[in-house]
Amino acid sequence: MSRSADSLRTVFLRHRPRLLLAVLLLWTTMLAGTALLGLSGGFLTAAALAGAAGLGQGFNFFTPSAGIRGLTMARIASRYFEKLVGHDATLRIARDLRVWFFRRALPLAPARLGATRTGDLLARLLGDIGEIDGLLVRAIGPLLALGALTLVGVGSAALILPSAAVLLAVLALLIGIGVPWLGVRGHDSEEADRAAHRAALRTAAFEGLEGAADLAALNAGNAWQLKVRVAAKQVASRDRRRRLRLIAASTLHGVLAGLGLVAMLALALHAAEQQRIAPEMAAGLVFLTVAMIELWAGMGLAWQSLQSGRIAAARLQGIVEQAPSVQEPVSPQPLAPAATVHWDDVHFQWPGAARPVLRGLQLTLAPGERIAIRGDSGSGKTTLSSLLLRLWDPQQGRLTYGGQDLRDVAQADWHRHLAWLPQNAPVFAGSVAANLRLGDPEASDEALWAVLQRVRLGEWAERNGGLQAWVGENGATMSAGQARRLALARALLRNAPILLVDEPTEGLDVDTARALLQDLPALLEGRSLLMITHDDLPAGVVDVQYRLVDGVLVREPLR
Ligand SMILES: Nc1ncnc2c1ncn2[C@@H]1O[C@H](COP(=O)(O)OP(=O)(O)OP(=O)(O)O)[C@@H](O)[C@H]1O
Repeated sequence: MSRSADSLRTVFLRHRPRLLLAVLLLWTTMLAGTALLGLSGGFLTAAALAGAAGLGQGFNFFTPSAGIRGLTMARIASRYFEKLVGHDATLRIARDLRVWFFRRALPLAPARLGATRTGDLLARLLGDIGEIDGLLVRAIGPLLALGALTLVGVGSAALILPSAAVLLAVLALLIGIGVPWLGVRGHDSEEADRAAHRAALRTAAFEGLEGAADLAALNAGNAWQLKVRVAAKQVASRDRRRRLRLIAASTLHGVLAGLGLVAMLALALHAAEQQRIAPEMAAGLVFLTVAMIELWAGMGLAWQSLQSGRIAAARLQGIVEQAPSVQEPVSPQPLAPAATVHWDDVHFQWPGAARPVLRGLQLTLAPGERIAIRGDSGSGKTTLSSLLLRLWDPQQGRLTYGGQDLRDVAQADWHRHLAWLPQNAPVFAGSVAANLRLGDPEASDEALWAVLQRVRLGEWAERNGGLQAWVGENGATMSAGQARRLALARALLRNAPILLVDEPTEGLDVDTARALLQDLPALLEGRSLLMITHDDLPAGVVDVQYRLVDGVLVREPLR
């Protein structure tokens, strides 16, 4: 799908019929309410006048009261359906917005999304999407319905008394547009600042909870709480400023509304006095003005919601509109099932870095071959694996698979050839089976048991409730070695010809690490292995070992 065809706007446009219906129903509800007030006012005035003049007998009581009953029923029905349709549309938009965000953001992970803090991403996903998904009921619906209703109101007033229509139009401009506009004008940067502080609060809270154990160990919990409190205060002060703006706008609205109503009263009474309009029509005009003023009171909030929605949309676009770190080829080439990977004179420099990490690196990984890459911290081992995962392309040189440049291959196709056990591979809160099926969603229970036996977790799983055994957050109910084995089992289930493992023994004790490394060759079953490690490897784990020094690989003797 092209980017323009998948913009935020299209998420709303996809629900156009429902949106229009919701606006129409809202408009009907407002119209019925306004007409009800105008008709009741006119009717009561006419009844009072007829009574005073002793004309009660001939007074037409039934037509207006039938109209009032009809309008009341119409208002109840349209309000019911307006809520039904409006909330239905809102929930559909809320769903589609999240899907839209994930669909656009996930291809940017991890290369681009990695640059944004998780808490900030979470804030955008929750706070910003929340600002946008309610736009229909909070802003778009009321603004459109009020705009249309104002036209009808002014048109109706024109039929009764043209000068009253002019006054109503002026009030609409002043109260309906001018006052709410004053409330939001020039406050875009304040709104953006408010959104940024809300994100900062979520980020601080999220990161503190994530690192709660470390904070407790370092006795830094109080400092973190202070940071969260400061962030919360900053959000509160911005929320207060926003409320104050709304209150100021409401006050101005009230003053102008009072003046406008007095002006309309004077105008209508004067016209009735001069017998240019009937007295009940004069009352109708005044009540119409009351109803319109009351409805315009919602404009301030609607404008503010529209403004925060716009800013939230820009924040979401800021994430999803980042250029992907690699380009998909226009006509992707097919890949051989198992072939040799070749890093051919690869140069790579991270964006913004002063110096290149890889400088003319050469490496060949043949089918079934096992290679270890060692090197000092920061020498570029993970960078080398990022290029194999094609999260980035080299600025010079190329990576090939069976002679095919990886730039000419669809990324998804290439990823099917890779199984990856990243550094500190996560174990997700859930069952053993759910964790394993991330590797192969179609895997049968038998296949899961087989892979558990192969990584020596079979007994542990049997003792702990089988495939449905619950593993806590980050594998909290498992030892570090078991968690790593579970992640390895997940990678093996992918059944890809190349297994890339990054520091598989990081954080494990010496015996556990050695046992895992010694088990690895047998688990490969013919796959190629590229292992990034700091360890001195036991004999027989790999065929070749290199050290990454100054951006190139130097072969090292095996033990
Ligand atoms: N996403 C990134 N953006 C910018 N620079 C990066 C990024 N990732 C790594 N680098 C830089 O590239 C260099 C190599 O980092 P890399 O992670 O590849 O080293 P490493 O050998 O895997 O280190 P370690 O053994 O500590 O994991 C470092 O100087 C690092 O700061």
